[in-house]
Amino acid sequence: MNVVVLGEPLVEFSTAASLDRADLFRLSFSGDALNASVAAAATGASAALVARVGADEFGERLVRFAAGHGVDTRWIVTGEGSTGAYALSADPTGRRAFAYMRAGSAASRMGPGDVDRSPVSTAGVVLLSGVTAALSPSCDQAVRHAAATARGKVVYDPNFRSRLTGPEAARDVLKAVAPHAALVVPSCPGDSGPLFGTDDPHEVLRACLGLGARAAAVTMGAEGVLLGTEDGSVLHVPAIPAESVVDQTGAGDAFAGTLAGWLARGADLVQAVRAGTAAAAISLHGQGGTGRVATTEEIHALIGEAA
Ligand SMILES: O=C(O)C(=O)C[C@H](O)[C@H](O)CO
Repeated sequence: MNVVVLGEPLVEFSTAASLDRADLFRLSFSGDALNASVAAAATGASAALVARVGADEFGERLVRFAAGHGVDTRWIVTGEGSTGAYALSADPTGRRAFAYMRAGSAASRMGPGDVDRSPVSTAGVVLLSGVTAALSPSCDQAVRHAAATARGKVVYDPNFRSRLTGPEAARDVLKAVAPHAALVVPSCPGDSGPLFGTDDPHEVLRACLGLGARAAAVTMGAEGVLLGTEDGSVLHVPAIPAESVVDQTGAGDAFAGTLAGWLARGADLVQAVRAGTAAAAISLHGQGGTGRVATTEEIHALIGEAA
């Protein structure tokens, strides 16, 4: 029942004010891979993060933060380059702005060797993302290599970031990974326009399956998730309304990490997606990517199953 996530954990400086005016930031730790691995660990699955941090104070704190959330940090290597960081401005209206400080970071120097030194090939579920592939050519190779060598279920979150990559390169990674993927989790809108040229979730679903993914869960924010499998079945899973929204950052990662954890623990795809929607709703209550992590009890309570 184990999940392995590959990617860059980031130091996070967050504020509700605009980045060009804020002078007080909350320090925490985030990055799509860390957010997802924390969410996966919270499900009770064993969850490892394969990453690199720099030999600096923030790298050490970041590893302690991940371990404190139950993440297996044995494959977070301290290497050359700085620990990646970003500043985040987000408010309840959904407005978000990022400023990255990650070019040449320790994690951007990862490559296929990091995958070979990790438990990717034997993991029950391997969670990969387009953010990781977009960090550098060697990270792009690492993602493709991980998808090809994983013997468990590969879950791929395209997580398109125009500040890191372009549509063509992102599509290229998706095409390479999809044939190995048990599940692709594109957001619509978000990933859909740049990657598929449409914001119609049914078209996005068909496109993912057409690329060879065995299933796709198209996430549509408050509209829920459109889940389709290669056998032609399509199911709409409604979103769980959030009581209040502080910050949407990391909701998609909570969804992906939680569903990966549930899959690793033997849940079927529909149960795993339902659990993911609950975790995403709860994550909206916290500031930053890891400000609020759903417990399994909370997830069970929201999806109406006995804990
Ligand atoms: O955008 C990124 O690369 C990040 O990983 C920063 C945030 O934590 C992430 O976007 C949340 O999904």
